[in-house]
Amino acid sequence: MEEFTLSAPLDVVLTNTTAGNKYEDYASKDHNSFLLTTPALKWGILGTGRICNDFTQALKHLPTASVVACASRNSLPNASLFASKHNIPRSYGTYAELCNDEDVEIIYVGNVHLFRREVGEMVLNAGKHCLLEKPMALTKSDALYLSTLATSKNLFLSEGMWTRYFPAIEHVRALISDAAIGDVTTVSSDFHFHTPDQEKYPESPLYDKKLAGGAAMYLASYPIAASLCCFPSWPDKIVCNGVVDSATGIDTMGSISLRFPPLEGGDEAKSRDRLDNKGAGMANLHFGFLGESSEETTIVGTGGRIIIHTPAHCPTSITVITKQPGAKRGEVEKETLTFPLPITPEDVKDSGGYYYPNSAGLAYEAAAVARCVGGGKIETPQYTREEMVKVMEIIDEYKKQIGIQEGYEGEEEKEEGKVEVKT
Ligand SMILES: NC(=O)C1=CN([C@@H]2O[C@H](COP(=O)(O)OP(=O)(O)OC[C@H]3O[C@@H](n4cnc5c(N)ncnc54)[C@H](OP(=O)(O)O)[C@@H]3O)[C@@H](O)[C@H]2O)C=CC1
Ligand SMILES: O=C1OC[C@@H](O)[C@H](O)[C@H]1O
Repeated sequence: MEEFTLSAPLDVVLTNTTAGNKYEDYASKDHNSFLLTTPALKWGILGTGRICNDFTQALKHLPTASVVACASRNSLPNASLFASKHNIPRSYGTYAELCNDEDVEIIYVGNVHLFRREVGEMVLNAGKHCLLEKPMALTKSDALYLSTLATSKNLFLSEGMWTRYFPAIEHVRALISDAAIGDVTTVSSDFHFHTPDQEKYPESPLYDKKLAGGAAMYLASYPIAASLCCFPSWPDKIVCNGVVDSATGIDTMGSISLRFPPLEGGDEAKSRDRLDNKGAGMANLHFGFLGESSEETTIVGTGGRIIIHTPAHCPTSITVITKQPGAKRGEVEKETLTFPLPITPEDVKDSGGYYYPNSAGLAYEAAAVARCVGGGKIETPQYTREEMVKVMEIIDEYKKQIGIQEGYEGEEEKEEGKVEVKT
């Protein structure tokens, strides 16, 4: 198996191509070396749970990142404990105090889903850049609202779709855009794991409908996002199925089938003697809390396929299978590439390591965010605002089709994307 480190983060490539560099200029660089040269950024951590632990640990891979404060929603002792574990100078017993800390430049939000809009609004209105854990909102309407608010204030806002920043995924996207597997035709992606082994039923927020729990809210954005970046257009048809737990009202598993239309003008351009539907495609995506699935993504094209190996939401290896035009069925070449995670620093080990698999990879996301904020950008090219809003739109449609579309407790009707800017 070849160890592969020959791609660069998309935001770096784009920024430097305009300065005259080419993609190939990065070909000899170890992707992990980009972690060492990110612009300095001062982080605040909102929440003291497991992903906040992992994100804070991952920041220790970036020599120029500092966490200057953290907060718990209502417990100063919890925040102080988190701070002393990670050597963070200040801790607060409310989120508002963190937002008002003058030293903080960007806030990482890692609390339960229900409060995304409220917390996102608080962070942005305090003039801070913001990285919201997935899902970035409960609905498309909330996602648009937060995105519009951030834009109106010229602040960075993104959803923590960390998958997009893994070197393996950056490389897959470069392969797709180079047509290494021809035109993409289908994507399949799954993410199921037996959650009761880790999350006590029914107490955990994962099963709490009022806190916006459920399989789609926790897991669906990964397979959806995995498919969206493979096609040149947005899907024009969405067909969903799901299973709902009668005791809690949350969905325990679901499937989403997306159809992507042929490129505009594709029909006119289509020749009578050739079978092609350029741009047209399908994605079959599923996710759930019950089974132990392979958690793989397979991208199929007219000239081969790419398998993103498990765990596909934070991958370190891929297999590229290519077929020469005109070659016989099954006559293919196969290559497996690995993209090793950065080496865990001693201080991460000393403070208890990571909770979730491959969390060191959160450093790739943090580095891309720091580069984009440092470069005055309000989003990353790896995962645009438009795309994250589209993901929410698809999850909205899924909830509608399986009959769990009703709002969450305390939620009022909101007008799509409308922002009242507070100064
Ligand atoms: N990127 C990734 O790979 C992963 C992302 N996630 C996402 O991260 C988020 C948090 O997940 P995780 O860290 O596993 O969850 P945890 O339960 O470990 O932590 C969640 C935090 O939310 C707050 N919280 C918990 N229960 C409640 C409640 N009943 N009411 C109000 N607030 C509550 C607490 O904040 P406080 O400390 O302030 O009290 C708690 O620390 C979710 O959005 C999840 O989807 C989760 C796992 C992996
Ligand atoms: O975002 C996630 O990715 C990893 C899972 O283990 C976790 O439950 C989920 O929320």
